[in-house]
Amino acid sequence: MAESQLVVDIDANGLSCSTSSSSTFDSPAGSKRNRGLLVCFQDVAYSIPAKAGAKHTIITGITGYFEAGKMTAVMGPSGSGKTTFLDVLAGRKSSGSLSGTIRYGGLPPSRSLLRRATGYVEQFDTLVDCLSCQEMLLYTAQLKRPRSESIAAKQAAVSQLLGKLGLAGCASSPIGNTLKRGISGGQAKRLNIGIALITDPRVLFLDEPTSGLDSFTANEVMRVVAGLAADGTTIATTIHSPSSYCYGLFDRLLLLLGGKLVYLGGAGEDAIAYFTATCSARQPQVGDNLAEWMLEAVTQAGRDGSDGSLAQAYHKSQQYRANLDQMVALCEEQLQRRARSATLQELAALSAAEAHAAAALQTISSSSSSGSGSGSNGYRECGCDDDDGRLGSSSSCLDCNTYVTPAWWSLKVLLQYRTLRNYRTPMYVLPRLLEKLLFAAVLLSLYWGKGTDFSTLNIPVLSSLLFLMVLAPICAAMMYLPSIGMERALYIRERNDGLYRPVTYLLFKLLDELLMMAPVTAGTTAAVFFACKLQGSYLLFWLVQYATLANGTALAYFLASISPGLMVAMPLLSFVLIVSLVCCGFMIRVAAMPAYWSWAVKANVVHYSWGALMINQYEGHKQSRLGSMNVLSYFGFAAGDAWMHLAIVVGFFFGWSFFTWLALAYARNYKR
Ligand SMILES: Nc1ncnc2c1ncn2[C@@H]1O[C@H](COP(=O)(O)OP(=O)(O)OP(=O)(O)O)[C@@H](O)[C@H]1O
Repeated sequence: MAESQLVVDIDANGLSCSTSSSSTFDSPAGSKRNRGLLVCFQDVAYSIPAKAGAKHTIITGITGYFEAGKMTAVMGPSGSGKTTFLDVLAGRKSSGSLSGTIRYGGLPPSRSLLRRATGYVEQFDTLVDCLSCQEMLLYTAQLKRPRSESIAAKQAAVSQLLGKLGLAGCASSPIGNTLKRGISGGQAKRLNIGIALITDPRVLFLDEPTSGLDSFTANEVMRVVAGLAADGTTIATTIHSPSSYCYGLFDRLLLLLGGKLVYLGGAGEDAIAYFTATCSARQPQVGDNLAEWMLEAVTQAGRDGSDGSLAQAYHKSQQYRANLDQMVALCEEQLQRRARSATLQELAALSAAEAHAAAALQTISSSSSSGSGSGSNGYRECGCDDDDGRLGSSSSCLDCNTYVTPAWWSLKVLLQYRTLRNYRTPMYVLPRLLEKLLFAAVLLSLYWGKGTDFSTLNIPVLSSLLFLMVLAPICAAMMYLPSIGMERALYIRERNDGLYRPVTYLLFKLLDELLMMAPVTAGTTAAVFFACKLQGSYLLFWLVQYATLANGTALAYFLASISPGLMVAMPLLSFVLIVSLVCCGFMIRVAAMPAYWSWAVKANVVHYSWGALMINQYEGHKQSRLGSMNVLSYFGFAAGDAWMHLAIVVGFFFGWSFFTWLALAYARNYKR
């Protein structure tokens, strides 16, 4: 961006406005610009609905702060609420109820600020296994950094990040998966951190960044994280059983027990002094791992049921009062700096933002209930859709230094990086291609030249051929089912990162399958149509098969998205397919079915697909009869309706796609 514009920013000094002639992203990851944000939280509580309208409280009454440039370990026994706490602070909870106050740089955060200014490294790796490390970061950069930034600048930022994470040596190595070995676990973990760092975040949350790693690799990963804190980033990380070396990298410790805060303060001597005094813990011995020593003390207290008294002891302690004083001092310092640096115009804008902030605070403290979309759980929306992440003239929000990815751009990047890569991957292409080719070969060997025989004896032969032409594409749905199910964690993470919207992801998934299938089905249906000497329009014949395949894909995606897992989706899909095939009118003709099954004919895409092909074949051949009836009348179809049948099939596809979108956007499976 060459133009000089007003850039509004929240940084460690509070809210500031400046005139800039460069993009918000001009400085590469890790440069001096990377100043952390103070994160304050007061009386934060989170609960989920339990049986009989009750609530299950997971965390409660957590007050404290994460300081810029400091590394805080969030520790506690398993199930104490560490991940939930990070999710709440990072605005990643899309279900349940939360209350309390959360401030970033002194202001309640908007969802867009959280997406832009924070990075979140999830406990489990969520990577696109067919990409290389470099491609994975570039793909994320294309989706998360501004469109106006050149690809060369993004590549430079990615190269710098790869160097910083010690991944330069495996930049071109494929990520791989459990079946196809790629990078190591430690490299995958660092790559995950890289994804969170691609937008140069001010605050970095990490959930168990060392889980599953040997101690050497774990230390290596945590050294990288410590380097980020040294650059000024605010770091909060949950961690289980760190090595002594790793624990020594932390500045501060936040300890949770049973969802309550039992200590926040220095990670070293302060913590030892506090726990020996409060928990009657034994003095640590030479060679003791401090983290294990502390966890042992509080876990035992938790088992004895004294987690409440530990939390109470902390709230009455000198340490707690010191933390509150420090938090207030840091916030006041920010406010003073902000007031000193603001111009009159900025102050006017600032008061508008603070009014907005006050409203958001009210929302957050009134314990809002869930919803996955905008404005839920008390995080305000800044309403900025300025493509360059600058303060738009229509926006009164001061924290909208947020890049909002346009949907078409996200779709283009998804197709460019993932679909094109899939199309170059034999494991993706060959099964799909071979299935279609082999099926066409089987049909040719069975039905060669039979399409011109309109005798009564040949009617079952031709009807079965046309039935198979719709059976195969609808049953291919089984093949697509795992794709959306196995990608669920990746989709949830990328959606939470704000990389794309549910509709963009759905379009990408459908195009990913259907783009390649257009020429493939055009070829295989042409072979069957012409070699079997079928009658009517080839175009209709192909379009019906293609639209049926699209229906199978959309149906599979719908069932995968509403099911908790493949174990449920598989039997559900096979049941829907069996009912569709049995009730399409081929196996039992419609007139012979009990009336109470009529719905299964009307709501059955296979009925319309097969009907379209039957009409296409027989409408010009009225001499073809079964008993006293014309073949079309026998099966309940009318000549001339073939294109209308095709239109209905296309309508079904849009219907399934719409329901899939609803599930991807709102279903519980996609909430945290
Ligand atoms: N959406 C949810 N639905 C039901 N239970 C939940 C939900 N989220 C969290 N919990 C429960 O809340 C408790 C805390 O979970 P959380 O994952 O935050 O703990 P943790 O300290 O990170 O555990 P670990 O160290 O084992 O990862 C657990 O008992 C968990 O089962």
